[in-house]
Amino acid sequence: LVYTPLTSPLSSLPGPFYTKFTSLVLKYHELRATRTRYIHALHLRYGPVVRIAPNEVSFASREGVKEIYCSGGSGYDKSAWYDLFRVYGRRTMFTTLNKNDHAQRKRILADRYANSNVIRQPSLNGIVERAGRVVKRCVESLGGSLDLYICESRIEYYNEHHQIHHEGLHSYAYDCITHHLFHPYGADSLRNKQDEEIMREVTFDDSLQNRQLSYYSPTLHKAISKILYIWGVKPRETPLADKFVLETAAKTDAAPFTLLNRLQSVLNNNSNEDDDKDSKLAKIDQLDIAAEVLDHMVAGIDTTGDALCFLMWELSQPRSLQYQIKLREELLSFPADLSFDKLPYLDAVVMEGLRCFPAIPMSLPRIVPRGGKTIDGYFLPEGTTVSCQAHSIHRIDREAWGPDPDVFRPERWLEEKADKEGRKRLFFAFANGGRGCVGKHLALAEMKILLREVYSRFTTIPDETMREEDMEMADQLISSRPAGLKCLLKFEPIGGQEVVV
Ligand code: HEM
Repeated sequence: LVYTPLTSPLSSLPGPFYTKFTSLVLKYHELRATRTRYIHALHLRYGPVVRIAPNEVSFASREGVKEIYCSGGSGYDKSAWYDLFRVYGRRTMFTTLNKNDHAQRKRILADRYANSNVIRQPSLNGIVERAGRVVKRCVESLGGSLDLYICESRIEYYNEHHQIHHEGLHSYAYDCITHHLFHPYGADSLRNKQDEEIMREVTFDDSLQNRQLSYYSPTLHKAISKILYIWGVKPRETPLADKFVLETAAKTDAAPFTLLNRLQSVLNNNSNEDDDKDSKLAKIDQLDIAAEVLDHMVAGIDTTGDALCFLMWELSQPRSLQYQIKLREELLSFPADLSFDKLPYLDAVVMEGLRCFPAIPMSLPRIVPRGGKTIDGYFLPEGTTVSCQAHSIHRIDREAWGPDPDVFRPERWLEEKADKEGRKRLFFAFANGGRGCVGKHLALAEMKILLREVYSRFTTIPDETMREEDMEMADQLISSRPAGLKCLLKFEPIGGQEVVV
């Protein structure tokens, strides 16, 4: 935790004085779930390159993103921090540190997430059906409020004036991702209590401090783990989800568009894809399949669920009513059967939502390779931890984002082509390069279809009991969630009409 500053080639980098000696301040913010905001404050003060710990540097520039995440295709290797996410003791695509091993795994499964596969009818119909179930939940909540986030306990509470119904978005994301992974064995947590239990188990994670400690000090963690448990600082346990995934991953007859179908054919070496050398060479077993699909299942719930939750919250604010109206006008002016990805204002709303509230706003750490590298004008020795965080990449560069980077304004994605292109190049919600989000097209389809189904039927406004602080960003291990662990909205049918589901 304490370092000698004299020998470090990083001493000339901008940053607070204490970062030359210690990483304690950074770790304090990690444990308090405020790392992302702390680093952003340092960028605002010191500029796009800032030293955040003796051996760690954060970049908030296009040059930083290009070099760290895109050089040579997929950028630098991941840091050992990703070991925290290993599943069943196996390395998945996400937790593979080395880029060559990663590329091999990615080649065998990326096609299941290609846009062409996502927008095929059997895959897309599943999303549309599930969005219809969320609309039903909205209808059921009329006269009361709907909590779009998940509560620790889902016991519904009522008073005589007000009913609070629970949830739609994380269940929606869970049902959609399991459809894409396992159909016909996907979950139906929007209607089925047992499935909903599993969804909540994997979504509601309070193991941040426990996992940070186990990473930074395994010995101390081991020594005090029993005391920590009594204080409620617990490891993550997901027995229901494990059972579901281990059983489902063994099915050999999942639909052709699913990831499970692809992995099973690789396991049995009977892939039909032409010239499929990678799958013939790949050595995976049944536990690798279970680990990979569990990873994708978890990656697809909080991300899409939280991104939608923050975006719908913002759209519901009086300051954003104008955007809600424009969105509705667009949705109602196009034929209902027009593809969800042909609607420019909907696209702008989603892009702006992901810019302002990226579900993974925090640093994605990578390691400077052998021989060291010069990034954004600074030489960094091999082994230095470097990263960018979407929260800052989406705000610091005022030339790209304009004078109002903190303001939600979908129009910025419809401005002059050159500006829009520049912004798209900086957009980092799904990261960038060969290790960027493989589920991006699926996530965008889920978000756009849900927003289309909801905002062509309802106006949304915040419940009076909600406070701004409830929706402040609170870091988790990799994603962020609303600090108040709730997001209560009211749904009002457009023009007071009866809602057709
Ligand atoms: C709005 C929704 C989503 C956002 C904002 C998002 C964001 C990201 C980001 C930033 C990364 C890079 C992480 C890193 O480098 O540490 C990532 C990776 C990944 N995402 Fe997503 N994601 C979303 C939805 C999904 C969905 C629906 C899936 C479904 C499978 C998914 C699966 C993955 C996987 C497997 C990786 C690892 C990719 C690799 O290492 O090659 N994500 N995502």
